Amino acid sequence: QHPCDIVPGTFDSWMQGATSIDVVVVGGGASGLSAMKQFQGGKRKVNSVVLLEAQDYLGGRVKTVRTSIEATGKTVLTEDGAEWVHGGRTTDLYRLAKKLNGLAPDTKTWNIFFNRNNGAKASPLGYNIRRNLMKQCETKKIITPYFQKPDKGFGQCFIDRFDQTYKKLKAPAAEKEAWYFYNEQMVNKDQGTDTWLNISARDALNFRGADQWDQWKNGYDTLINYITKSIENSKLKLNSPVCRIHWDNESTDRVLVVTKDGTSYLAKHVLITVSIGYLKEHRELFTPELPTTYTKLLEDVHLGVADKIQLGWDKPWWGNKYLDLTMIWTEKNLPAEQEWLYGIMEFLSIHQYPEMIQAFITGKYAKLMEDLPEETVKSDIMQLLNSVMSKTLQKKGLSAVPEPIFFRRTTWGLHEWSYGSYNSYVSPVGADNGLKTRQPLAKSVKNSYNKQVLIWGGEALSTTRYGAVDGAMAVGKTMAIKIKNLLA
Ligand SMILES: Cc1cc2nc3c(=O)[nH]c(=O)nc-3n(C[C@H](O)[C@H](O)[C@H](O)COP(=O)(O)OP(=O)(O)OC[C@H]3O[C@@H](n4cnc5c(N)ncnc54)[C@H](O)[C@@H]3O)c2cc1C
Repeated sequence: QHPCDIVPGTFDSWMQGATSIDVVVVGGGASGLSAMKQFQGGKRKVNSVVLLEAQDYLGGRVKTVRTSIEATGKTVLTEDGAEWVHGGRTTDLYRLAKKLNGLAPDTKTWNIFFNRNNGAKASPLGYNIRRNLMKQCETKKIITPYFQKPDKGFGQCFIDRFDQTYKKLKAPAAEKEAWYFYNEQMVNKDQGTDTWLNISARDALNFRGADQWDQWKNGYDTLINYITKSIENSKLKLNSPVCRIHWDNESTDRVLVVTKDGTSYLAKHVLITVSIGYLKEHRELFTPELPTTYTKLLEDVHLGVADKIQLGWDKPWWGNKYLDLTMIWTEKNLPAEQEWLYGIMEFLSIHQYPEMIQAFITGKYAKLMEDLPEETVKSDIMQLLNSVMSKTLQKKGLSAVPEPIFFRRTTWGLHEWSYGSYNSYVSPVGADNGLKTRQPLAKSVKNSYNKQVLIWGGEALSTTRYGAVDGAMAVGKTMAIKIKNLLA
């Protein structure tokens, strides 16, 4: 069941009742909103435009949550989606964040732990393997052989170099397998993938600027609110899922766009910024079906799944600083129903709160977690924390981890307007099929009148910044300029 399954009306009634318009933007995330800002600015403004957003808020995968905590009377700010201003210091996003004085100063001091899952100390030497291998596998000379046809997958580079690098680090042999697994999971965490072998080695090399950790001090929605302010309110329609797009019609060279309640528009161009996950899941959005040249491309790119599990207390029980806990799985003896926990590799304090912590979980483990009731996830994760922090609890004279006063987990894989989280990644097969950059995905679709009617937007189209907010913004801006040129 999906909200778009049933739409009142018929093709004829939608045609008759349609509002003529130059542009419809589908989706009000960072990409769609940046396009709208571009339409509203500059010398050649586009006024005949509307943005249709399925949900009741703008921002999409930028989703700041404010929760009032009864026990403390405080409101805490967490991010369900984007959290860091990645992308380097020369992007529009970074410049804007500076201009708005929106960045949180990075003055955190950390209580650092390296623990085995049973609570014993792990050797920090093994930890260095990740940075070491990342450095190697992101070096052009080293990774290039991995994407000579056939593309062997980004993970293969790590697999080939693990043994030798681990030996050089002189890390304990007893932890070797656990650090290997950690390393694999951390690559999967960055990409949102099930397996590091399904990421094209070439595509991974295209990516730029993930090594930056600035945050928004008052929430990522500072960005969304700022962009939205520059857009006329009446042009932004919330709770308006686009359910049908008739893009090649006999009677008109325009596109018929229909929302869930049967409201319709006849547009010269439609800018589609929904996630790749949504596009793959809902091909029936388009009538006629999209050209096979485009659907074939969709087969070769996937949206990763990454979720967050967040817990909070009134004060940090592990010490008085921010928590930085790296854990490795030296004992893998969980019952089948708890195997999702193997996806947890670290707990870190979040945002401005030392007493609030977060774990990422990705790929197949995230999907297992999403299928479980929230209460089960909470009790499983508490069991894990009790085990991995058992020595610290003893030292602090605590019999168990105190009951959290805040708990939240995301379910981006099941999300009916996203079907995933971040990093729309190209598979090795996709790279071999010709997706060497994201350019083919950005090729607009023409109708029988030879008009470029479907224009693609969203993070997935950025070759160097896919999966990130600044990439989504840049694509939105570029596509709006393209549409302005088409309208001129
Ligand atoms: C857990 C998580 C952590 C992340 N961390 C970071 C980070 O630290 N830094 C970073 O830069 N990026 C991060 N990202 C990625 C970043 O959030 C996204 O790349 C970016 O926000 C995508 O923007 P977008 O506009 O392309 O897509 P979206 O934000 O997905 O916007 C698409 C919009 O389309 C709407 N929509 C879908 N279907 C329809 C329909 N049929 N009709 C109308 N509307 C529809 C959706 O509701 C949505 O609002 C993270 C994402 C997640 C989920």
